[in-house]
Amino acid sequence: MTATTLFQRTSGPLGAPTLLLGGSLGSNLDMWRPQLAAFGDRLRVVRFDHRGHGGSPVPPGPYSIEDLGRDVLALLDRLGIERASYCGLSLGGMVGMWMAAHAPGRIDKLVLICTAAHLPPADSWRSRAEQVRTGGMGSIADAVLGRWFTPRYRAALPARVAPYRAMIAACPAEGYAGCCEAIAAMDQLADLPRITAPTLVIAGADDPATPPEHGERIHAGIAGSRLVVLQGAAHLANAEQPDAVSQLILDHVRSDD
Ligand SMILES: O=C(O)CC1=CCC(=O)O1
Repeated sequence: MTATTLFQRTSGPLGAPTLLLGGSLGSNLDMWRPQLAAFGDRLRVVRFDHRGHGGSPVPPGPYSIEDLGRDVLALLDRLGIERASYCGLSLGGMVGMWMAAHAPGRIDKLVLICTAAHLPPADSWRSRAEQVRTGGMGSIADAVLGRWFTPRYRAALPARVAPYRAMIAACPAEGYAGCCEAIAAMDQLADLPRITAPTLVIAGADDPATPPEHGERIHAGIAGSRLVVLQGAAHLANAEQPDAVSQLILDHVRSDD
């Protein structure tokens, strides 16, 4: 299977620790904007769009988590990066688990936010894929937004939430559907014990998409990992609790373990 050449943006000083940022299903690399000021000159940040998302090409689905992971390995090769830390939220975390289990030499520290190693029922992901292929992204945008942010945050800060709805609506339907099919076919629970990278798992206490039980299962499967459950956060915890998430990531990536 040929890797897809991913769209990416790199920022931060050469020589600082490198951190890859992989986003959620239906997002693009702008979802990490809430972290950029905090990472500033402390990290060299490589944000990328998964295949079928944002500025990356949209090959016809279905995809697999392995396909997405191999795309990121090819991105590292293209950028001349042998080894980097990796932080992924949701789909991005699924890709991070695959990379840490199958290419451990490439991953330094690992941060897994609001994600799952296995997210049944598969049929619901296949139905969602069919829905966007027939009805377009607009047909699911409000429902997705309802999982990304708590009702309280949506009501209090509608102007902050609006760009995320536009982000979901702009995601290519075939790319979104291909990634839904990757999640449908995924079960990485048995691979978790292979992960040796120092791992921080962050869950959102109010995340309806990947509730904290998923973070607990990942934490139980990865020896030496740490689990933080954030209050006042739904699925896009990095946007709803930006300061807390940025600090947790920075402390973990820059620690000496
Ligand atoms: O259900 C959603 O839209 C949230 C989600 C689950 C996996 C992912 O990447 O996003």
